[in-house]
Amino acid sequence: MDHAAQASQTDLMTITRFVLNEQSKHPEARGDFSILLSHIVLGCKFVCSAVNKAGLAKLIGLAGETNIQGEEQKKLDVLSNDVFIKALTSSGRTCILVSEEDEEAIFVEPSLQGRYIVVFDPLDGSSNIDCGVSIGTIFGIYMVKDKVKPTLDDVLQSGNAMLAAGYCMYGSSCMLVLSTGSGVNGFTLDPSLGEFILTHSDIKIPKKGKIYSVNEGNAKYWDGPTAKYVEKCKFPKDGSLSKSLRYVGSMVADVHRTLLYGGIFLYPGDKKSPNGKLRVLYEVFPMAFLMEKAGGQAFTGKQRALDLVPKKIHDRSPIFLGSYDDVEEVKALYAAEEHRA
Ligand SMILES: O=P(O)(O)OC[C@H]1O[C@](O)(COP(=O)(O)O)[C@@H](O)[C@@H]1O
Ligand SMILES: [Mg+2]
Ligand SMILES: [Mg+2]
Repeated sequence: MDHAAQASQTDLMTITRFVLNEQSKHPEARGDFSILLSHIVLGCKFVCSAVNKAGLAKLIGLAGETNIQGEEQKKLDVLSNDVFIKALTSSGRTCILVSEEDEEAIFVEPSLQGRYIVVFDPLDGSSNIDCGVSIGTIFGIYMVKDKVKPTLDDVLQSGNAMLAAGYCMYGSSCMLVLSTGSGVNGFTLDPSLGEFILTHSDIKIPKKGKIYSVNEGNAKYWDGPTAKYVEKCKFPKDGSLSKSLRYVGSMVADVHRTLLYGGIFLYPGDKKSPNGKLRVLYEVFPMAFLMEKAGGQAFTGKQRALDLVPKKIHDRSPIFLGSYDDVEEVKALYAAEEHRA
């Protein structure tokens, strides 16, 4: 067993040491990626602290602005967006940033430019802020093709080009879940130390789960395969037990539970919104990346989610992700529908 593996089994592994251990597996690495991750971690700690103090600091409430998706922005959305933009640009390792809260991609000024592109949802689940329910941050990292001339084409790549992805959940504890390409690891923030400590190493999603997670309020608009799948969850005909329904309404929290307990999370397209609600670059891709790295699947109703190539930075897509076998069932229902058509 090498030194890093031994250390991870015997003592506390901070996220910093974990990332440096990963870096040491790539002798050619110059540390840029580790520095970028450390700035993302800093952003997460900052937002976590703001979320914890939100009620006290009277941060809760509308900022009186509307974002480009036509949704009301909360003060915490604005704050989190500012925090991540500052943390990422000051890392000196990014060249393009795409945030849910900004209509246009942000091109980092040349003096601070690096090789990485970060796509992010600074505050996910914002409808849950006012009632103190778990919310989060989602991010994905790409590398630019030509550092001297970063263009939007570098951003509009398929999810297969993603190098790393993760989310931070601001819940009963603050947890950062990260994959840098091999395996998925979860770190819990010890608030007294201000350090993320490895608590969930090499997360694997159960092959099949007992929970489905969807906004059933949209059921009247669903297409045939989605409706059939949810019906199967509730009234299985093969003698298996019905699945339980859990739906927080924060993607980070719903996906986190799905990752740890197994099951499926669905935000389908429907008659009202054929492309669903969730955004490809900074919601669908990072979560699909993590699911696959943990042994699960992510499907759009038509194709493997990571094979999508967005045309615009805020494109949306239906998404079905989670345990391998559960997503397989959804895929079979969509394939049967296509066969009938
Ligand atoms: O309220 P709905 O329609 O079920 O939507 C819930 C979904 O919307 C989201 O809140 C959208 O994310 P934002 O809060 O970042 O806009 C997801 O977190 C969640 O999965
Ligand atoms: Mg979101
Ligand atoms: Mg958001």
